[in-house]
Amino acid sequence: MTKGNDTTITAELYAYMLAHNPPLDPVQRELVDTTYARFPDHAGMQSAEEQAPLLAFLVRLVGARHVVEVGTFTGFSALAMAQALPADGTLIACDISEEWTAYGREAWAKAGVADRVDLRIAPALDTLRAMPDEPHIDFAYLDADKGGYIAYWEELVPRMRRGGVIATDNVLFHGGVTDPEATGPAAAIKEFNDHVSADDRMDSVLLTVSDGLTLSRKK
Ligand SMILES: C[S@@+](CC[C@H](N)C(=O)[O-])C[C@H]1O[C@@H](n2cnc3c(N)ncnc32)[C@H](O)[C@@H]1O
Repeated sequence: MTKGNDTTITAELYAYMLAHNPPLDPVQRELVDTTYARFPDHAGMQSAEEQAPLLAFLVRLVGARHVVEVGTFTGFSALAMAQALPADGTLIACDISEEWTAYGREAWAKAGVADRVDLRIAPALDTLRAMPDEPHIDFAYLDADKGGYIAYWEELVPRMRRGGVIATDNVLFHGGVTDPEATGPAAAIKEFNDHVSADDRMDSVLLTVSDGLTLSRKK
């Protein structure tokens, strides 16, 4: 028998968890609200509220100065990470949408961190491949098209410095990863999870945070 976690995350428990985490600041809250108002059909792509303080915590924990984000949308996760960086830190944010990331640009400016965010509008694979080859990235957040995850991982891992951390979002894909018949993004995530588990360049743990978050540390 496998000993597991028998805590069901009810709405009440979720609210309790949020109440015991650092609250979103006014710029973060406004960005979440604006995203849901402007893009109701896509707002579910935004990282969950508890991921903002978690990403900030991780950026500080690894003492990151060089951060890369793959998948920026309206800039919520980038905002949280940029705010956690030291003043001379940089976050390279990869996305293909000028329309969505424009909201990020506005929020980063409002929060006074626009000078830390280097937004690259291009397929993320091109942006990653153009980065210096040597290990220099302290922290990376992977949250873009699921079919690209393995290719992004393969560009990121050699560029991570020892002790650097990659956080990968949606690794449970709404439960789709346990479906033996999974197709599309769920199948891509299953393949990615197997790829990560077998990669001995990194120590990885898969956590049931939000839609599943894997933390991987470069050996
Ligand atoms: C899940 S959303 C990112 C959410 C964001 N991290 C947040 O917390 O708000 C995924 C993003 O990946 C972007 N994307 C999809 N394919 C891409 C590609 N080939 N290169 C770069 N970005 C891509 C989409 O435009 C979208 O904004």
